[in-house]
Amino acid sequence: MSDTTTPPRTHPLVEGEVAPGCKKVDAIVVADGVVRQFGGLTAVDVEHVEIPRGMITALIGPNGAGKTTFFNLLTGFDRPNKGTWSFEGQSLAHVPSHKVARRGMVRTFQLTKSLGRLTVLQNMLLGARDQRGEGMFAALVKPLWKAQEQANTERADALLARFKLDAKREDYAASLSGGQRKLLEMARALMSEPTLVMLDEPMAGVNPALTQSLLDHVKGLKDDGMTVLFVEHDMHMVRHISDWVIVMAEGRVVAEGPPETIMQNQAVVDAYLGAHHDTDLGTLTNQQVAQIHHDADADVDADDASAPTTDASTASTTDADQEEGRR
Ligand SMILES: Nc1ncnc2c1ncn2[C@@H]1O[C@H](COP(=O)(O)OP(=O)(O)OP(=O)(O)O)[C@@H](O)[C@H]1O
Repeated sequence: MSDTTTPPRTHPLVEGEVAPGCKKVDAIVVADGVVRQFGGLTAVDVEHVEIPRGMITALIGPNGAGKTTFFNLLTGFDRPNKGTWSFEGQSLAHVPSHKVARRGMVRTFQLTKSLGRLTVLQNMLLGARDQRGEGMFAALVKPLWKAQEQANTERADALLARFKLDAKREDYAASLSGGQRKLLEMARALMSEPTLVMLDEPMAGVNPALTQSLLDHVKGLKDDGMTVLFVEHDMHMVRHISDWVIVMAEGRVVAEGPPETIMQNQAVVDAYLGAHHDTDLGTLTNQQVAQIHHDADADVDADDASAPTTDASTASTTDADQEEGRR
């Protein structure tokens, strides 16, 4: 039986055939055999994955698929049971998070309570790298850290202007709306002049009125030559700004490809979206995505793939965001 919906098997970003774990023409991150277990649970079991340089890659999958854990491992915030990975051709296994950031790989963090008690500018300065005043000797030599403090403040101010947060410079970060917090997280990550920016759910808690501006800022990172890897449940964002999509389920990479192909993949469409094409990706259960893997292996007829029922899951917006949307 001929299948007219079969996606192309090649892609300019890929060497050879497009398939889970495929080799990229120019990879900035390469991970091999990365396993992380919590007790009896295997949260991450990535055999091989490569992130294309200079592109925007979305890492998607149902709740509990292992996306955040994989982020934590790559950036040195967690240790795997086994596995190796490299960034710009250099191994990053066993490298602590602050050194990972110095090498140019940064990730955003949700604005925690304690960071909320700092001003927007103070948050930005925390993101600067190689702060000379932190060394014991340098701390005693005022001109050394004074010049750097000034350079960092100038960089922070330029970034705050770019992200339209300059008017909030002296405000407590806790007073920002959900959307502004996301912008601050992104701006803070840029303080260390990274090559690869990893965004953890950049759309979570953001008022729909602000999503376009956020998308534009993420695209701006790519325009400036950075590579972006983001975890996201928001289908709109995945569809509209990513060059490449990697699908995880039960800790493994089960599919990857350009967004248009991933969205057309009948098994993925059935499993993720069912009849409701605007359904949040996070509503898929692990079993349903595991089915994608199984179906792809078995090459079953698309008719056999049954559309799943979905759990209700709605993104929340903060009070500040509602307020901002009204302004
Ligand atoms: N510190 C931990 N201790 C025990 N189990 C953990 C820990 N961190 C994560 N897990 C488990 O590992 C699995 C993967 O979790 P993870 O948060 O990485 O998934 P995710 O894909 O990011 O999910 P979500 O989309 O909901 O954020 C889950 O079953 C989770 O409960």
